[in-house]
Amino acid sequence: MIEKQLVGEKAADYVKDGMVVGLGTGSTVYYTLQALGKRIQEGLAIKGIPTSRQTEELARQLRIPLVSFADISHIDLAIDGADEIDRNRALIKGGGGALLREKIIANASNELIVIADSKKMVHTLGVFPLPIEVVRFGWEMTAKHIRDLGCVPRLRLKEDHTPFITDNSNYIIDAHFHAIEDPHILEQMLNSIPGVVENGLFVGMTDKMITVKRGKIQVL
Ligand SMILES: O=C[C@H](O)[C@H](O)[C@H](O)COP(=O)(O)O
Repeated sequence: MIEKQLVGEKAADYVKDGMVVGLGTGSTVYYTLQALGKRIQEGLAIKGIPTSRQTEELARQLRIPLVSFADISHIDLAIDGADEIDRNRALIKGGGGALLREKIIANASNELIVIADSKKMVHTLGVFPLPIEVVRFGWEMTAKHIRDLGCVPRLRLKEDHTPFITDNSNYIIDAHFHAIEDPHILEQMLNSIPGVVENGLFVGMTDKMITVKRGKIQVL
């Protein structure tokens, strides 16, 4: 079994009857959703709140009942992937462009379980370019302010070379910092730039991490 499947399926074990569950985005959470879909067919009663249109679509296919924020008072548990995880469990997220909804849902959840294969574990964040969601208006100026923080910013493009548009109708700038020594400070600095909607640094949010070490599942 591939590592993503191992950790994705393991995370589904933490979902209990009656929970409102934040459903993350990406190829690792894909396996969590498959496992949840199966358990729901067997009688598990949960409600899911998706972090992206892609996850919403998959959850519907798997007959996972969905709710919106208007219908709930809290989220019990969110399960999501990551692009990089450092030694303090700070994360870079947003490789799939879903970081804004992911952060809103992680922040609203009583618990966040992060699932990741062993390749995502790093000492210092930053080899993976940091995704930053920005409004389209004046994005060139916003990118200049981001560059002033010491990175090379690139507008994310699709295969057809047109800009990638998020579920919230914004652009993504991928910022190559190479080494992010203080993710907390950088998160704050980026979010204080007018035009930045949110960035993919998730600091102090991880409650549980499920990964693989030497072929074995590790729950940290
Ligand atoms: O926007 C995407 C999300 O932050 C994903 O959780 C992250 O990119 C990890 O995705 P994957 O599990 O496909 O590596």
